[in-house]
Amino acid sequence: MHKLVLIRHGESTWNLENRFTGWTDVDLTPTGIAQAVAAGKLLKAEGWDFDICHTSVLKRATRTLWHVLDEMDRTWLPVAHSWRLNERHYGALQGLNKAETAKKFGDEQVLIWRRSYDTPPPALEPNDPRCERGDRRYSNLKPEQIPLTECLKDTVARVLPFWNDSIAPAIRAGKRVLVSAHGNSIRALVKYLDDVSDEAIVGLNIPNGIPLVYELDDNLKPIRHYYLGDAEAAARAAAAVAAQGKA
Ligand SMILES: O=C(O)[C@@H](CO)OP(=O)(O)O
Repeated sequence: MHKLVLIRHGESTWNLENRFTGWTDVDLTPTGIAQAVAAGKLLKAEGWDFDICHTSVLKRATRTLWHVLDEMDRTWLPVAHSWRLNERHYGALQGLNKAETAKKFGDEQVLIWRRSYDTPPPALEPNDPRCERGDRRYSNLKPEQIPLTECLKDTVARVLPFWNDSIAPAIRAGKRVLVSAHGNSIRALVKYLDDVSDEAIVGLNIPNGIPLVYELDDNLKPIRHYYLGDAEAAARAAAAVAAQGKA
């Protein structure tokens, strides 16, 4: 049996301000740092160890990983960054307050933009100052690979090659893998791993800073998954994420 650990970054400044974030590169809040530190302590106390770590090119996930590794005395582990683990691109909603957007467009519309499988939020214009196409960290990509918006289906399509080319081969080779990523890039992985239906994925929310363990068989099919620590606290934190998009 293989074990894979996924962790969503700790609370970010825009989580605290309840703004749509996507590819905007905001940092952790003090609470977010404390969540990452607590996750590292928990992993260490429970005897977890890793051989390789994967994260996005965004600092909230990277810094979460650093705090976890620091607590585990594993800052020397190899860390690979990929844009494919970035948060789902939130298009023209990036920067807007979620509750105010729900007041303006209704809870139902915001739920569709936040959680539907195949309806993307309105797209950014390529000349919008928020567009990431001029950002040096993406200079190895073709401009059209840098999204102007994404629905979860689009995110699954760009996360899966990374799963197939990097994460799955490492797990098959017996490596213990830790992935520090984002609410919707983790939802994309969970949708694929657990074969969650397009309808059921709408109800799935990932809490900040709580390690999510996947036990996988030899074919990398999930046997079971669970949050480390207090399961009820994890469920409450997931419900709080769901409520962020309400007026
Ligand atoms: O704003 C975002 O990028 C994500 C994660 O913080 O939010 P949501 O939970 O609304 O998809």
